[in-house]
Amino acid sequence: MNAIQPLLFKTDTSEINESLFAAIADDLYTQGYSIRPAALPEELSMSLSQYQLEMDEQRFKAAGIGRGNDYLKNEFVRTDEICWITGKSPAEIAWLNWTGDLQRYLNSRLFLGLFSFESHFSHYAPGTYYKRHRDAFKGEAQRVLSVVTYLNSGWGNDDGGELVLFNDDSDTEGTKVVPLMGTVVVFLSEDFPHEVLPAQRDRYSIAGWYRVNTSVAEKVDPPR
Ligand SMILES: O=C(O)CCC(=O)C(=O)O
Ligand SMILES: [Fe+2]
Repeated sequence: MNAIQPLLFKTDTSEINESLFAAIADDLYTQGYSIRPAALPEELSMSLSQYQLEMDEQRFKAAGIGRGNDYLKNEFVRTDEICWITGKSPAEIAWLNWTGDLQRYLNSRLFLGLFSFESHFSHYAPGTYYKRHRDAFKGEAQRVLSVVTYLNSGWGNDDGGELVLFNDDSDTEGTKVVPLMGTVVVFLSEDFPHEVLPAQRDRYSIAGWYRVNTSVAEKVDPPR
């Protein structure tokens, strides 16, 4: 059953978002990343969390005792399970609206030229991880800005699963982020290596990327 109505999201949160977006823009300008606890509107976090849990349950049932078909094969680097967000539910639509607002705000403040956005739910089962990586590589203009948000209510000191954001390749310590409900992390995709430490319990999140328009003569990106 899907109890979430689109009307739920019509409340005017634009002022709240505006000060949050301003803080994110300032962080990006000064340090290239932003870590903001309790940033995603609570209503939105709760409905995304509920939606992901329901979806997970259905896929788990469908897969019998095994894992779903789209369980990632590259187990050396990452062992999470993902599901792309396409706008197929009110919760997904509300998320795309929020990330769209952030995109417009950052474009107007920082002239980033963010053109499109893609994102997926991730589920890290106990013992799973995502080893140190970058989301984009210099010279391959694609993912410009990474956005992550977490959908876990409560997270203990021993639960693991922290995101560790490193300043550069020589940084071995990094900054740890606890994957608590509503925390939003935004960073320049090319600049910050990062990893997800092994989680000791189910860890739910959304990872997304803003891209610039990569049109070249033989390949034209669709206009918005
Ligand atoms: O879930 C996270 O904290 C980060 C995930 C990540 O790095 C990715 O999906 O590229
Ligand atoms: Fe990543």
